[in-house]
Amino acid sequence: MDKSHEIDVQDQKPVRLPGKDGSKIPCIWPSSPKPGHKIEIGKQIFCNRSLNMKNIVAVGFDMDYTLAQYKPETFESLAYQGTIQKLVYDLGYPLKMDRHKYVKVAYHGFNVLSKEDKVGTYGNTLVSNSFDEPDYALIDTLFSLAEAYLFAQLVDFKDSHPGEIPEHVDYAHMYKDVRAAIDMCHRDGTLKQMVAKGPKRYINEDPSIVPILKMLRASGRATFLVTNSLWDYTNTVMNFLCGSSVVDGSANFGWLQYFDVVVTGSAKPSFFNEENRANLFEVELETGMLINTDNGSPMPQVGDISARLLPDDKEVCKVFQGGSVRHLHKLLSVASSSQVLYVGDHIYGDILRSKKVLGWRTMLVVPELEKEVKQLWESRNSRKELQFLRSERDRVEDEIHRLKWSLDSKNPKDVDPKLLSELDKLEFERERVRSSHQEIQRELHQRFHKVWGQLMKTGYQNSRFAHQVERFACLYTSQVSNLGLYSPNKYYRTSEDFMPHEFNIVAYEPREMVA
Ligand SMILES: Nc1nc2c(ncn2[C@@H]2O[C@H](COP(=O)(O)O)[C@@H](O)[C@H]2O)c(=O)[nH]1
Ligand SMILES: [Mg+2]
Repeated sequence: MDKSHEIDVQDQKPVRLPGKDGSKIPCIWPSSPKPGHKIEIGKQIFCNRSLNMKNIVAVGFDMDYTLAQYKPETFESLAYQGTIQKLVYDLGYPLKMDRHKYVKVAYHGFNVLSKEDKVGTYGNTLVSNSFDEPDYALIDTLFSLAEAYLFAQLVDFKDSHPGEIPEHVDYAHMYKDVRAAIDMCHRDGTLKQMVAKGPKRYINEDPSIVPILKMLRASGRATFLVTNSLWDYTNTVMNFLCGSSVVDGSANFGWLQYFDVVVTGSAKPSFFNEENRANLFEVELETGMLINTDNGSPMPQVGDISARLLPDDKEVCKVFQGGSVRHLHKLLSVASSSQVLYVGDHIYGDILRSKKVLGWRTMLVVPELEKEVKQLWESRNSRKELQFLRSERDRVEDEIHRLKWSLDSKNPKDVDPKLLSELDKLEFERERVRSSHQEIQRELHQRFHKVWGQLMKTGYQNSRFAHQVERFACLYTSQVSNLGLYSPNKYYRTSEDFMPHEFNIVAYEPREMVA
């Protein structure tokens, strides 16, 4: 890839900090910036809604698939294997199953649906269908990879082995079984115990997390963690990420120094509902025992209980379980929701609800984005060619309509044969343009992902996921560590909006240059 797609960032110059083991730590914003540094396109932070970091007083993080980037090839295969075990041994399945419902790309098992079947099943674009639960499953987190793949396999299996799955077990039934089995894998330790035994095998190490947390705190922001994982697992994962692993079998809580408040077992997205009256418990770190609190403040414990009453010490990060955003705002002394920036990976659970219901500022982590924008850059000529072909198609179609109109208004006897031959040529040209467009579009789609194409596009329109990202994520980027490439006081500004009448004038290069 050439360098011209990197952006000039006039006011920053990241430095490399030495890691504990002498290794280099990725770029982190320095205290004395020099101009001229360029941020690689795959690591940039993209802005849908302007956000001035100077107005942010607290920056919060989700843990799983945000701070902790799991390795899908090992972690999701653990979920896949665990789910098969449960389907086979607990539910008596002979083997292993998708249910995706894009109107433009649809599969039944591993077979692509014909256009007719697709319209028959999902309707055409004119038929309003919310494609929401419970009739559809939303595959919008990497945690769903295993279940989507298993469901596709089971659909294939049912179709190709009639009789081996009982009649009454239809596709919907199979999906419910897969969902239940995968849910159990997350709850009964199948996954978490394996991760705890060898986190390195399942989670990417990220030496920039600690410097980023330090940088945010040094810039005067409070930092917090809100995760649906429970304390024992959170402690294991955060120890691994912050490089302070367990010593002599005893837990190490050193990583807590980088946070002001930690909430585990938060039950997002309902955590974001201000009406939520869930109790907030303090977690005793050594035992994981839950202690009642009075809305986060220590409460005298009645009777002979072994839990230690933790002092109300503002200097020590406290760990809580449950509660709701009301508690969190109080603990962080946040006056207004718009002063909080929350970084998460789940468009619904982390981003949509916290933005829509609460008005938090949001940043979505989309790991696929790094490869996707690089691919986009490399495919820019194909994109321009497609734009050119679409405008050519319009031009030729207009010519055909003009000619047909003029032919229709004439007496057939008086028609000039040259006009008929011109019409033939134009129709031939339209077909040529149409098939070139289709071929380049297909090839472009497959360059991103053989089946699903570009994450943020369906054909040449934004995908449903992209639509949600645009509406609810103020910022989005490929990984949390990209925050370290920008000033903690950065003013993220959105790019200009374009209406269709402005595109050909200011958004794209003129047609003759594209061709
Ligand atoms: N019971 C289930 N738990 C699940 C499922 N998919 C993911 N998870 C767990 O949620 C948290 C996510 O934590 P966060 O830091 O992103 O808030 C993590 O512990 C996962 O194991 C599921 O299908 N069922
Ligand atoms: Mg998460």
